[in-house]
Amino acid sequence: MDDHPAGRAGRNLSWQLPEVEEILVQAHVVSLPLRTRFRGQTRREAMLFRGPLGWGEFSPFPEYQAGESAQWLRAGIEAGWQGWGEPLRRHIPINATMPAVPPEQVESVLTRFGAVDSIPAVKIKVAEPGQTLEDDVARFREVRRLVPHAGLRADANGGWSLAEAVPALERLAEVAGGNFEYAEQPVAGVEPLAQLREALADAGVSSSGSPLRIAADEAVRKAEDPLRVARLGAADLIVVKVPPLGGVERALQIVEQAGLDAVVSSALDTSVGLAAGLALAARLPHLPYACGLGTAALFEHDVLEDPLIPSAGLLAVPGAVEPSPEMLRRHRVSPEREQWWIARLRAAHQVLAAELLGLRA
Ligand SMILES: O=C(O)CCC(=O)C1=CC=C[C@@H](O)[C@@H]1C(=O)O
Ligand SMILES: [Mg+2]
Repeated sequence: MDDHPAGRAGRNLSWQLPEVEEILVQAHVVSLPLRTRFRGQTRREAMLFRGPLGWGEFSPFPEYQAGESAQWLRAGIEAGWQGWGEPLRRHIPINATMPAVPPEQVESVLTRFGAVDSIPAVKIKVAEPGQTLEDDVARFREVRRLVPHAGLRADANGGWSLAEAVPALERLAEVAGGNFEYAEQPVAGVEPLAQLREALADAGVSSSGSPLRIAADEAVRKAEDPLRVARLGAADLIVVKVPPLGGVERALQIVEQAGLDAVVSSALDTSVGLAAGLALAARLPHLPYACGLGTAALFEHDVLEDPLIPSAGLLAVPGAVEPSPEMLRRHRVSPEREQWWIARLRAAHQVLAAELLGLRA
C-alpha cells in the first residue's frame, strides 16, 4: 500500500478490470468521524485508491456482502481507471440532509450546509427505529420554521408499513404546506410503493395541488432489477447513487431507461466518492431537483483539504480530487481493519471479475 510506481500508472486506461494488487499499490483505509449518528453509524470507513486517472472510493457499508460490494468496487475503479465523461453543467444545487435528530439540534445541522437562506431543499430522515411519528412531525415543523422557502422531503428508508405510511404522510404534508417535494422510499419494496401511490391518491394526500410524489431509493439501489420500479409505475422519481449502481456510466443508463426524474444522492461517501456523484449530476440532461450530495457536512473530518461542503446551495463540479496525505495518515485505520478491508476488496473483486467475464462471453 505504498506509492504508485510511475511505470504502472499508464496501464488499464480502457475498461479492463485492474488486478487487486494494482489497486492496492496506492490504497488507504480511513475511518472518519461523523458529527451526528447517521444510518446508525458514528464513523464512516472507506478504502480510497489511486488509479491512473485519479482517486476512487470503495466504501460499502460494513454489513454488505461481496455481491453487493462488487458494484461499489466497480464505481471506484471507474473513477480511477475510466473517468466520467464531459459535464453538461458546472454547478449542482444541493439539498441539506437532516438526520433523525430532535428539534433542538435541527438549526445547528442546517447551518453546516451553508447560509440557511440559500438551502434549496432539506431531506429529512423519518421513521427512525425507536422514534415515533410525533418525533418526525416535530423535526419537520422545526425545519419548516427555519427554512420556510425550502422544498421538503421525507426519507423513511422503507420504515413504514402501508397502513402507517398514509396517515404519516398526511400529517407531514400538513406541516410542509405546499413545500413537500416528495417522500423517499416510505415503504419497503417495489409493489408496496405502487400500492402506496394509489392509496395516497385515494386519500387525497397532496402538495401544491398535485398528488404527493414518491421517490424510490432502496427499490432501485438494492433491487436485482433497478428498472422494475419504472416498469410498475411504482414511483414518480428515482434516487440514484453512484456506488451501489456500479458507477456514473451505469447510473446514467438506468436514469435514461427508467425515463423518470432522478435525484443524485451520496452513499455517505467521503469527498472522493462525492466527486463521482457530482460528475453524474453534471451529466444528467434533466436535473429538476437539488441533489443529496452535501453529506460531507455531516462529517467531522474528511480526506480533502477543502471538503465538498455546499455554499449558497451549490457545489461546483470538481472533476478529479486529491486527498490530503496528512488526512489519510491521521484517519488511517488499525492494521487489523486494514486487513479486513483488503479481504473485502478481494472478495468483491472476484465477484466483479466473474460478472465482467460473463458480460464479455
Ligand atoms: O440524500 C441525501 O440527502 C443524502 C444521502 C442519504 O440520505 C443516504 C446516504 C446513505 C445511506 C442512506 O441511508 C441515505 C438514504 O437513504 O438516502
Ligand atoms: Mg434514501
